[in-house]
Amino acid sequence: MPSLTVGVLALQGGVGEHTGLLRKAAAHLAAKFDFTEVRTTEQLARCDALIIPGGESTTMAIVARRLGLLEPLREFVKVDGKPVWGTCAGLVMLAEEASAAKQGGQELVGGLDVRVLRNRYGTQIQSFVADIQLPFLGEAEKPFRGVFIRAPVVEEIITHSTMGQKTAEPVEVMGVFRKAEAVKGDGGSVEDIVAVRQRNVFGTSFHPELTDDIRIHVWWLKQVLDTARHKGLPVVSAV
Ligand SMILES: NC(=O)CC[C@H](N)C(=O)O
Repeated sequence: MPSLTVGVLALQGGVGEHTGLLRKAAAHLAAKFDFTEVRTTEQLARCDALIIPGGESTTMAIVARRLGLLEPLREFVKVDGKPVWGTCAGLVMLAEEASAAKQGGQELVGGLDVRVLRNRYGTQIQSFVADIQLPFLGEAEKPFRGVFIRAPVVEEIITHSTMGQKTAEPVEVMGVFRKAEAVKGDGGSVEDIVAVRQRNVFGTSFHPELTDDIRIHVWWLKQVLDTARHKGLPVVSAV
């Protein structure tokens, strides 16, 4: 019997780090998963869920276009409605709109009715780590160490319809970063949206895969399992 297949888009960026944490997270769950790197449409078609890692969204889009993966990715997210999680550049890819995009524009996969602002906190050397409270992990849980590297934030939730009927499901804010506590001298808004979910699509500005904290990976794999059970897919128990 097949186990659930979870892919990590492996065109560029932090691929191995995600696969590593996924394996550790899966050891805490009572179901069997296969984790696989995705570079082709055939590999994508075998996946029940997908992570789009951090890296560089403009590069990722160019490579995805060359490999003929952009349309299949859009279908995976918007038509098949399979669970997808984007971290950092992955969040940019999953946004319907991006500001501070590459000159001449950049292609996106879309799926989240949000506009992201790329490189919200500046360049690579302005990277930082800050504690963020993520209520979906449990109110009593300790904060998550958010690793922000040229990170985007959600600057606006788009309320006009970009996806026809499907916009009926709202964008949920899953995490905010209160900069006043950690980033001094920043003239922007005090709270930035750094984690969102809409339907099957989840995105984070920061990089959980660059920590050894498996909590978000465990949480997301549970969402993948719930979706699979809901769709009637066979879920194989871990022995
Ligand atoms: N660490 C990252 O993934 C950075 C994302 C980058 N700023 C982009 O737009 O793609």
